Amino acid sequence: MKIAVVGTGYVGLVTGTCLAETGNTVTCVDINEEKVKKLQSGVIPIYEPGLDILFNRNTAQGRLKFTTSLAEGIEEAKIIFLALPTPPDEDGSADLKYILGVADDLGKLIKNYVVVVDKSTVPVGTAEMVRERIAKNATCEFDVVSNPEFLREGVAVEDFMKPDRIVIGTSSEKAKKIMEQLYLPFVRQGNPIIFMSERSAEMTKYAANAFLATKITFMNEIANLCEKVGANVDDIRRGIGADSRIGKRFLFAGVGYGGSCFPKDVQALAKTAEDNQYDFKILKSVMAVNTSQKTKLIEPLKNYFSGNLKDKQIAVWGLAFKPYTDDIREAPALDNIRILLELGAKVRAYDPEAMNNVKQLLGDKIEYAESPYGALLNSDALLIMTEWPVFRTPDFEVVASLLKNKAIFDGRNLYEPKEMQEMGFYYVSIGR
Ligand SMILES: NC(=O)c1ccc[n+]([C@@H]2O[C@H](COP(=O)([O-])OP(=O)(O)OC[C@H]3O[C@@H](n4cnc5c(N)ncnc54)[C@H](O)[C@@H]3O)[C@@H](O)[C@H]2O)c1
Ligand SMILES: O=c1ccn([C@@H]2O[C@H](COP(=O)(O)OP(=O)(O)O[C@H]3O[C@H](CO)[C@@H](O)[C@H](O)[C@H]3O)[C@@H](O)[C@H]2O)c(=O)[nH]1
Repeated sequence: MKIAVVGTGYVGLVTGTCLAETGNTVTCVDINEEKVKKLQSGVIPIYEPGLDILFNRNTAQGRLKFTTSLAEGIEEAKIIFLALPTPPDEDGSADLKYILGVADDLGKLIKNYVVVVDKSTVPVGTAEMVRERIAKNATCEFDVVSNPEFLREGVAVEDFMKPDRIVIGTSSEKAKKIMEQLYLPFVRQGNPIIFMSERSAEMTKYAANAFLATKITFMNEIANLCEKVGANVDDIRRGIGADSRIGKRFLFAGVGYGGSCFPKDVQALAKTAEDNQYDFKILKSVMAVNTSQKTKLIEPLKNYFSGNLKDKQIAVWGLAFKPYTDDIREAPALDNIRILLELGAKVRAYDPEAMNNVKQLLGDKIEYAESPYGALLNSDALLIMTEWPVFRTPDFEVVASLLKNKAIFDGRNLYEPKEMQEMGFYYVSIGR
């Protein structure tokens, strides 16, 4: 099938590549000329494990192409995916200007029946708005379908190729058949398609992200209480995770959730509730708890240095919002670094993939090390923000010899408190 993907960011690139892998001919469109040039010359602009193999295979076989021209990209396409940004507007709602702008253009360009698919995370009612905007200019039939994406960065290829489920919102039988055919290779591997209305599909995406953000936040609150009552959140996680009704995943306490999705989507769902005169109390608490959780270790760090961090050098391990990505959007590390700098401290950081992105943002406001141990040189204490595997089993003798103080503030619970104590470290983690 001939497919167009408009927006070649994280989701567009993974969607386009994976759909080419299942035998479709895909053209990805992006207005960012530099990005398209890179992609055309075989350079993938994001770090995503495993994507390169599929990308190289499908570009070499001519099934995956890139262009800046919307008209060229959608030519003869049977399906047009919209994988465009939906960043928070000033009031927290999802900004639909990219999606609706492209919908206006599509109306003028489509010549034959086509299915337009919202892959972006969009508020309830967006499919109807997209339909109206296309219809204003269109001279042929078309359908608009909601097909939210559930992939996680770092395991995006696996999530796309082996999804827990594919959600398709449509009221059109014709579009339903086309989408079913597109996803047949996935269905044959046992991945279910769940059909529903456009509105329900849009809501499903927000409900999934808000639920997971709530699950994490609940564990962060349990962790905070554990600290007060002398319990260990790791034990609680194992204890409740063994109950299949609760499940083992997304129960890790830490320095809050970040990334390009949970923060903005929880906020957008709260705004939808507000716009519909519904007081969504849990979401408000989730946002408030997460904000304070992100910089929770600053207080104990300050206390360790008797309330004064001026001229102290803090080593920071991990800048990405989670491991296996170079994405720093809403990363807890950035909030902590901002406060440390405000308090007069110096920061020396290391991250396996995200340092270039941080350099673009912070420049020489902080120092960048070439290795985890390099970050410890002349540092007064270590702050851990991301659970990259390289941080999990360091040589603690080397750590102790490089740090000026044997003090570690661990936002990801990487080490055993008892062992750290036995080795003579001052060790603060979350909920233990
Ligand atoms: N990143 C994720 O893990 C993830 C997962 C599931 C869903 N989503 C949702 O998918 C959507 C896209 O997210 P993303 O992370 O891929 O965004 P992104 O910001 O990485 O990429 C968006 C791309 O769209 C391009 N673009 C902007 N306007 C354009 C236009 N008029 N024509 C063509 N291209 C245009 C940009 O240049 C950019 O390359 C969002 O709604 C997001 O919430 C993201
Ligand atoms: O037990 C956990 C699990 C995750 N996190 C944090 O939660 C955030 C989000 O993690 P994750 O969900 O793995 O990353 P994303 O790539 O942002 O993926 C989420 O957001 C995407 C965009 O909507 C969805 O498609 C995915 O299904 C959804 O998991 C990160 O800061 C993690 O550190 C925790 O603190 N504890």
